[in-house]
Amino acid sequence: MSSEKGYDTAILTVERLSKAFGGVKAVNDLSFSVTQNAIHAIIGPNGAGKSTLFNLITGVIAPNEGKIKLFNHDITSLRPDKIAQYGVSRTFQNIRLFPDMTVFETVLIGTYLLTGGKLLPALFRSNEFRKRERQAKDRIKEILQFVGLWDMRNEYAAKLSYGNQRRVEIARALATNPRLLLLDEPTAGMNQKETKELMQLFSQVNQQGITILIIAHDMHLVNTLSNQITVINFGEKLVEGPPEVIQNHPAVVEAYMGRAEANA
Ligand SMILES: Nc1ncnc2c1ncn2[C@@H]1O[C@H](COP(=O)(O)OP(=O)(O)OP(=O)(O)O)[C@@H](O)[C@H]1O
Repeated sequence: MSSEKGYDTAILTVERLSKAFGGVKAVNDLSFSVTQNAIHAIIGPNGAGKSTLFNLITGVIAPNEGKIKLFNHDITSLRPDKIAQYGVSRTFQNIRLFPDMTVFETVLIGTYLLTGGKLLPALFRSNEFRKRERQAKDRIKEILQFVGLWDMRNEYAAKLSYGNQRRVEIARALATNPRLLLLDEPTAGMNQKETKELMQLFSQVNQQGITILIIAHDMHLVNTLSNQITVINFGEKLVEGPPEVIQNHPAVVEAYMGRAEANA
């Protein structure tokens, strides 16, 4: 990969990050970086600390130790809306949609987030407000067409198929114009067709210049989609590298097999 194309530039750097809940070290002295335009996968057995890591990066919780840098800004312990303004957006493991909102309204919330919820009321009824509202609606149309949901824009988001609900979440995340998109097990519970279609969508998102950090259990997805994998176990980095290195790495096989046997 060439640094001339910007691929080698780290956009997210996690330095010696730790977070404990009582006696449980959910994330333990973890360091890694995500390069620009990568599709970077985080894998690890259940309870390895993957979701905690996402919660730390997005500011939902604060670390006990360590630093998180985004484009050389220190974003450690900033509020989630501040971090979103730096260009980080996410989807959740369990789809979170308001039951009484249409697809269009749900994604509109995403653009509203960009203003921190303060700017729009202040500008209400002004020409500037109307201009921004028009721009936001145009942008939502573009995003809904991109994710294939424009025809369903007036349907209640929570009533769509599971695969389409995930698309709504992705559209809402894209509406904040992220530079880094965090996807927490986005294909969990999807059938094969939905998984394949979502993988194509993630590739297309990435081709638009959005770096993706994805938590996934589906090894086929991870190996096909990502170009860098960080494996964590008990909150620590076990190994990292491209899929061809990780696939048969003895430590990875052992971590997964060992946990599978313990759960058997
Ligand atoms: N809010 C919390 N309070 C107490 N313990 C927590 C909390 N959040 C996570 N943990 C613990 O921290 C560890 C890491 O959990 P986390 O959810 O980050 O793992 P994970 O890798 O995302 O797991 P999974 O693949 O099952 O989603 C687990 O032992 C979990 O029980």
